[in-house]
Amino acid sequence: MSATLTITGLTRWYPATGAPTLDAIDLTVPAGGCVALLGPSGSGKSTALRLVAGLDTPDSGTVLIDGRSLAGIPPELRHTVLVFQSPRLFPHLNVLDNVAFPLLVAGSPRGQARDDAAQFLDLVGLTSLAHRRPATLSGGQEQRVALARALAARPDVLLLDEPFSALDPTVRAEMHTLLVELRAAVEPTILLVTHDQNEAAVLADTTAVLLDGRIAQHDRIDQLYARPVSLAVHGFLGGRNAVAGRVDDGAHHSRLGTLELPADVVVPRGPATLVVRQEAIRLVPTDRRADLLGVVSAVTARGARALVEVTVAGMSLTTESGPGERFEPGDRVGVVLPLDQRHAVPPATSMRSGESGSSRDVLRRATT
Ligand SMILES: Nc1ncnc2c1ncn2[C@@H]1O[C@H](COP(=O)(O)OP(=O)(O)OP(=O)(O)O)[C@@H](O)[C@H]1O
Repeated sequence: MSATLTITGLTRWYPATGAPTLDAIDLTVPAGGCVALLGPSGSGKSTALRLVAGLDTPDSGTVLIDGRSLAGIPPELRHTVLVFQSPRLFPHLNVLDNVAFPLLVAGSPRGQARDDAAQFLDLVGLTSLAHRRPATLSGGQEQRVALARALAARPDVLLLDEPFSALDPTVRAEMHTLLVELRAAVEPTILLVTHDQNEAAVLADTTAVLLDGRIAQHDRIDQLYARPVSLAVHGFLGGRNAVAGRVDDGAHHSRLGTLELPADVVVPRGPATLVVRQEAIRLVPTDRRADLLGVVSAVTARGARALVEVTVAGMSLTTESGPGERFEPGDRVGVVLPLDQRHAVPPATSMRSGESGSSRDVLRRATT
């Protein structure tokens, strides 16, 4: 039942806005794959889903399913199903009949539709609630029914618009587990809209970062963290360290000194910003081998871990302490920047060489 979704040059420009909401988006979701469209509020994520579902019309560009253009095809004939943040169940139908509804609409006899629906209810673990009305369900249960109903329609492409964002963290985690199981069992093609990078990491094969109506980068989430294409992507994903400098001979040169770059980081010689994720940096005693020496300037608790600010050569780097590690302001520390975690972004997205300031200042300037 799954198919390949291909989006090319998709553009939507609402008359009231000064710039396109979506600006020539290209995106492919392979059959049976799950791609997350991750972006801040207002970046155009829901607009993209609506265009695929046929609820809105692009100004240009195409949406193809298995190579067939959906231009001019109304929503109900596209073989796509959109699941929203609110489950939108039919209140007057019980759970089983909610799930059976798309099968009846497609022409299945009632008995057959209910038998089929029962199987999808079983998949989402709600067989025992088949005869309950939606009003008697919890938010998580309602969303399970919505997923069962969506899958029962056997769509070519399942479109999920922040489906779990209204649920509390525990239920959301359960829904993530469920969706992983559903993916394994039914292999739907999924385009998932989310602003939650952890959700993208758990659910999607790859993640497309949508910034200002454009796909800034589409890759595996670990690559987005370790090898962002720009400071904007690095900052959007919560990266805190960006150090202005220059790249020359495979190394980055800045106030921190000369730091070798991994061989796969190919940046032309010239101005470039070094980026290293805070969780990739290790702090060690000063008598151990380290790349830099610094002094802890602030420690902020973050659950089991803490954010540790370290001043190095007049610059502030943010790091994360590991479980059981304790640091106090004033501690002298060695700073290890593992070679494979170092990255540099090119000048189009970085500040001018020689400018100074804390790494956070650099990020702020680069992303505003
Ligand atoms: N029908 C419309 N008419 C005019 N502007 C619109 C319309 N639909 C969306 N927009 C504008 O397009 C931009 C993107 O909206 P969209 O809902 O796609 O963003 P989003 O990334 O899904 O945001 P959120 O995460 O907050 O839901 C917003 O500035 C919004 O106001």
